[in-house]
Amino acid sequence: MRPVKFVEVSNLRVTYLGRTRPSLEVEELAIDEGESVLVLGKSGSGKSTLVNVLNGVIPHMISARVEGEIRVFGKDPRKTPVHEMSHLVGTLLQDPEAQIFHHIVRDELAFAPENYCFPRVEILSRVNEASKIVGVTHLMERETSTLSGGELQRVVLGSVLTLKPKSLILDEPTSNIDPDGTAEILSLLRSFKEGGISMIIVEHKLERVLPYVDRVILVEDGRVTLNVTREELPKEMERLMRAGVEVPEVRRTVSKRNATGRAILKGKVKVSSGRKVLVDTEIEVREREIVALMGKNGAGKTTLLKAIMGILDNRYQVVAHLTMMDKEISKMPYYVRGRFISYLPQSFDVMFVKRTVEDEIKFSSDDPEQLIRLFSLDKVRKDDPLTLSFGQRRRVALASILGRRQRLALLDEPTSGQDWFHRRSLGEELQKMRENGVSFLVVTHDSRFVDRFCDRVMVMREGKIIYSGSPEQVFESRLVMPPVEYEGRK
Ligand SMILES: Nc1ncnc2c1ncn2[C@@H]1O[C@H](COP(=O)(O)OP(=O)(O)OP(=O)(O)O)[C@@H](O)[C@H]1O
Ligand SMILES: Nc1ncnc2c1ncn2[C@@H]1O[C@H](COP(=O)(O)OP(=O)(O)OP(=O)(O)O)[C@@H](O)[C@H]1O
Repeated sequence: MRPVKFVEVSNLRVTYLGRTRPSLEVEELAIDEGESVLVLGKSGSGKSTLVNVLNGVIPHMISARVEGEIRVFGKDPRKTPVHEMSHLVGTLLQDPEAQIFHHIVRDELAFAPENYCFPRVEILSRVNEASKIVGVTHLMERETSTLSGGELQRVVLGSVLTLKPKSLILDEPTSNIDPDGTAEILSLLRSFKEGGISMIIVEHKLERVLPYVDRVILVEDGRVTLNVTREELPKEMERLMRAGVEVPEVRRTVSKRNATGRAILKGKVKVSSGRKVLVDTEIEVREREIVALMGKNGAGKTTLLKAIMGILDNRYQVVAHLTMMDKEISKMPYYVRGRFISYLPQSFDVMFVKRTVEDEIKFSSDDPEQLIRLFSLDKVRKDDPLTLSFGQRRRVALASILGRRQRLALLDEPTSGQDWFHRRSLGEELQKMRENGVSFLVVTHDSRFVDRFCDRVMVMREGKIIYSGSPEQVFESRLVMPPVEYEGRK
């Protein structure tokens, strides 16, 4: 008998409900048991569609017509109940928030094994083991709604691991994770691989993940256009670059500023929740400056942005003394601050108010066409923002923020889940807007983006900004890991 493969697909065709054209067409694809495969491709190319067909999310949770043959460990995910599939394939979705069902972390982790009615001791030991693997033992009693983005991503991965699945599908597993955490996740990939777990990884950070995979697949415009072993990849680099995939590239000279302008935002912020102090820091952003706010998961970056914006709920106590262009803003309600500060939250789907991309962007901009072009949204302009790929959705949200042209924009992880092509266009756009007098405070873990486009970096640790300097200085200081190609450049 032929051994059962991890994945066998032929003549697959996926057409989302409400669309006439298929979003994915794959003639043949096979992945052996134990193999690990990296899926590359530009935003909107069909990567998530591919993995969601394999784990059954499509069509069980997202409606689409799925034609052709699909076998995952010999089973057709369309005909296999989700709870049976989840023993075969554990999935970490791109948007961790979509995968959280419980208020308390411990319950979230226990959820799957409880559903399978494992004995009590077994549940406990699985929960303990998984929480250790992903490093969340200190968060077990916390409310999931108070976790930082990176903490949330770890919890979701932990809950996937409690079922000890035969294979893993990881859609951007490191997108919200700080550089140290990314290294930890990557070493997890190594141990999964050694443990014989088959894996499909969707990830834009090609060179970081490459050591842990056997094969690389490129998806372009809904088709698999390249399927090569890791060893064969180097000769395809040109090709990948043309497809908009991030490959290590030589440094280009970009216009950076030594911002000496006057402060646009300045002051002190303290945020606590009960007795726990989450943020206690001074901050300054100058006129015409792109500042990156970096630091480990849970350092307090998002909390600081929310405090500046005035949108923390009553679980938090805020004491702030903040001026914007010498005007005290700390007592102003958020909608007044919104006149001169714009804000892109980490989870942005709640922002959408219109039914088409076009209307959404028109709603807040006087030059929607330019933004639609800039963020390559032309093909999806008539679509409902909520039906887009993750990267596309984030770009719609960004376009609607940037259309408003406030003096200061607070962007929480605008680059996560974006291919390099789109991160670069965003960087270039921010630099253009900076010339027109806008300042940016950008929370990000993306050191390549920072290296290329940011004027200054502030590093946050345990609620305090402990360092401020140029990207070069910060990388030298080793407070933040430099981009991979940085070493070779000096
Ligand atoms: N109500 C609360 N009670 C206790 N701790 C809280 C509460 N709300 C937030 N925290 C903690 O405050 C810390 C700061 O969270 P924040 O979201 O600002 O982090 P971050 O720096 O943006 O992280 P990430 O890079 O993961 O997005 C986190 O450890 C978070 O778990
Ligand atoms: N629920 C849906 N309904 C309709 N169309 C969808 C839906 N989800 C995705 N699409 C469309 O299918 C195409 C492929 O999307 P997919 O999410 O697979 O891309 P992706 O390569 O994962 O992108 P990203 O890197 O931005 O996450 C896109 O054009 C998208 O607009």
